[in-house]
Amino acid sequence: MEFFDMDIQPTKSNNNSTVTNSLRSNPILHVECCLKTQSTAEYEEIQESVEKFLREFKSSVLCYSEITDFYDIPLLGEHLENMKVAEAGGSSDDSEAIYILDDVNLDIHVYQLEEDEAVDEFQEEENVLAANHWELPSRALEGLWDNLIFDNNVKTRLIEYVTTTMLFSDRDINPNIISWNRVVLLHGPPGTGKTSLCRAFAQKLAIRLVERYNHGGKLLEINSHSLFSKWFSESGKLVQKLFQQIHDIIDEEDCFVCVLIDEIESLTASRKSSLSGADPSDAVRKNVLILATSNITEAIDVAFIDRADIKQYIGLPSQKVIYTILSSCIQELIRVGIISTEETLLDWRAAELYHDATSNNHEVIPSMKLFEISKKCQGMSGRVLRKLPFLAHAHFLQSRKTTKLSDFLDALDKTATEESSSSFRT
Ligand SMILES: Nc1ncnc2c1ncn2[C@@H]1O[C@H](COP(=O)(O)OP(=O)(O)OP(=O)(O)O)[C@@H](O)[C@H]1O
Repeated sequence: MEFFDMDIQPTKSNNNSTVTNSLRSNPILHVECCLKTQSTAEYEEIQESVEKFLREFKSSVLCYSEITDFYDIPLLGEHLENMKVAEAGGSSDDSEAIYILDDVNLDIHVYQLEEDEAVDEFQEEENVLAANHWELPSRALEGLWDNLIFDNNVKTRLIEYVTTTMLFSDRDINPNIISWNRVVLLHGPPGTGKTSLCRAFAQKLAIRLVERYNHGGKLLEINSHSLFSKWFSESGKLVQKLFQQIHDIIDEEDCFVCVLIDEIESLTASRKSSLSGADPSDAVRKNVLILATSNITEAIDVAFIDRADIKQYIGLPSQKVIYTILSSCIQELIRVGIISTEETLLDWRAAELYHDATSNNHEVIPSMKLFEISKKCQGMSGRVLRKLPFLAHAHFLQSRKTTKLSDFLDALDKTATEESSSSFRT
């Protein structure tokens, strides 16, 4: 078997980022290794073998890339489902960096996915779906983190937040001197990926914290909309019961728990009338992180906003993000054979450089066509963008099982024009 230093497949979010990489070095590089479901291998044994493999056969790796040439190593080939290079600790934007392995410390995270879907938690008497609950890391959430694309370093910032939280807890910092609440609030327009980011973050943490918590991780997703709809906002009892359940889960096991409260505004607005003594942040213990989302920050209880350590605005995607999201959708259609093409799309940075350096022939080059479409899509949310390729096919290409890239881009362009003139687009 031959090993190539740079034989790495970019993951979905960074498909074409090979030309414009910069060389950097960094102290800690995270590598995530997913064990096959049936594997009973010891995590430490796999960690050692992965480290040995990387150090022996590679001199450098690309951040956010998948390593695929480990299958011939007996232990790894038998037990590993995949191996990914994730971000480097302490780096603010490393999406296209190459790391020299001699210059980094490797932090190898071995994990196994839970196959079960989310379990619904009903409030019996009222028969309302009050929460659902995932065992982490979950198969259903695999890949979500990589497919969420943001302009600023939101994802890195979240990871750094938890790293600091862990360090401060480990060092037993006196909370009366320095305080932090383990509460994160993501707010912004609908459909911009807030809920998905919370779920993906919980999954990420479960992978990273595998060695700290014997019973793994859980994500408890509270359906505040159904709980606090007009009718239920009368019922403080229901809320009390739900938070009692959260306390029970947190108390009973040595596990890491993320509590996701979507649309926190409905909760905090009714807090005064119905929640006496059952503030969600009461649930905050050492092993708990509260992740809250909101579409309208103004309506949120000021006391809650004050408690959030991170208040992160998630806005509508920029042209760069739009281009990257649409490009990832096109890659997926190429993967399944609906688009047939020999051409490759440039990554954003290369597309932007090309666009600025040339002034004609833009329409015939796929990346330039996509560049123009992404300009047209400004103002649309990530949710709308991820639907556009489907609508393009349904409206303009429905009879075709396979289509040329240029035809697909024409259809996408028409769909973008239609959507951008529609008033119902979030
Ligand atoms: N920045 C993004 N990158 C990739 N996909 C995105 C992005 N933003 C939204 N999406 C996609 O849009 C869909 C909706 O996202 P999500 O429900 O997380 O948004 P939200 O902000 O929580 O919306 P709401 O406030 O309406 O609940 C998801 O399938 C997600 O994959």
